[in-house]
Amino acid sequence: MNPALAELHDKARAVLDPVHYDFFAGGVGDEVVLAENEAAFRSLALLPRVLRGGKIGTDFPVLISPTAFHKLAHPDGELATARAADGTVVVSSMASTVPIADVVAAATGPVWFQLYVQPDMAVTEELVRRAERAGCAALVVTADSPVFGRHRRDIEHGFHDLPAGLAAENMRDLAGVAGPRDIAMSADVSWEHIGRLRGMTSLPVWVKGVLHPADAVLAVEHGVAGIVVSNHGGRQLDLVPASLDALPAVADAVAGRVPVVLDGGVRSGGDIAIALALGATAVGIGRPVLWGLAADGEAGVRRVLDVLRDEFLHVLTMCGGVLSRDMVVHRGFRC
Ligand SMILES: Cc1cc2nc3c(=O)[nH]c(=O)nc-3n(C[C@H](O)[C@H](O)[C@H](O)COP(=O)(O)O)c2cc1C
Ligand SMILES: CCCCC(=O)C(=O)O
Repeated sequence: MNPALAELHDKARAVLDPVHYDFFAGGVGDEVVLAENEAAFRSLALLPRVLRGGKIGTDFPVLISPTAFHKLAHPDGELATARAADGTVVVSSMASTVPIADVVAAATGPVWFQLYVQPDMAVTEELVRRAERAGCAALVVTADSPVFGRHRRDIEHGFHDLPAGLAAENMRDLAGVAGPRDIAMSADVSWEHIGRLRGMTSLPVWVKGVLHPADAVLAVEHGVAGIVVSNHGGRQLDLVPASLDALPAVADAVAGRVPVVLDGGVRSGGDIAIALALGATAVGIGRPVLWGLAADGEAGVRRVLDVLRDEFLHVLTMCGGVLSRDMVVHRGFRC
């Protein structure tokens, strides 16, 4: 992990209520996948190309992945995250503790709305309209959650409700129900719903939580604007591969037809470079943003992005400005 990010993590752990820290840090089951997401990057090495000359790009291929309940991390919550993004795409969780319209108003760059399709399609449609009215630039449908993951640490702490005064603000006053309603996860959600969403809105529709290449093909066939290869940061099923390990097959199946974002375990500029070399168009950052937010609010999130940007561009320059799959090898590999 980048040392500045490690420092923010340590500070976050020191200031957060331990129950909330565990909600952010934890994963499902034995947390095998949680650990593997980071370990997968460390098992790989880069073979740089040298003496290529020419100009190195300055694009920063990073999005802020959607994470719930930012006010548990800092009183400014999602507003601080949105301000800090400074042009980086913010994928705002449907379970945000600030309404989506306020998140968009605080951001200077694009905000995308993460959606759990609600089994009551009237509720889903109202959420889509809220995202549209707020000025969101895309919808990101999370597909890996037919049920909530069983997060061991939350179960041990008995943590299932937000403290008084905090709520999932996007869920307030929907389809005739006053006050916030619970977010439902449903195994009934199918590819057909992607079609219905596309019929409902002109916003681009992404799908997040794809691991199987056949699902990536289905996603393209259903007209998605992009795919997020993700195992939800090791929070849904503790039997899946590290998201990085699932990336190459998905990238091959998609074959450049839509962008492919990878999230899970990205903790340094070098990790971003490895993901890009293995076929990602960009990466999403989950927990490091929460650590920055908890440690130092807006400034902490800015620091996370600045550190990753600086380190990524440094690594990219070291690699001759190009990243391709032939440049990634397993550690211990002999030329
Ligand atoms: C505390 C927490 C809350 C999350 N909430 C959501 C959410 O509301 N919607 C969603 O699609 N993904 C959610 N995720 C998953 C993230 O979008 C992302 O896939 C994951 O955090 C990436 O892994 P990383 O934390 O290792 O960077 C959450 C993750 C964490 C850690
Ligand atoms: C309804 C909240 C969903 C949060 C989430 O997705 C997670 O904790 O991983």
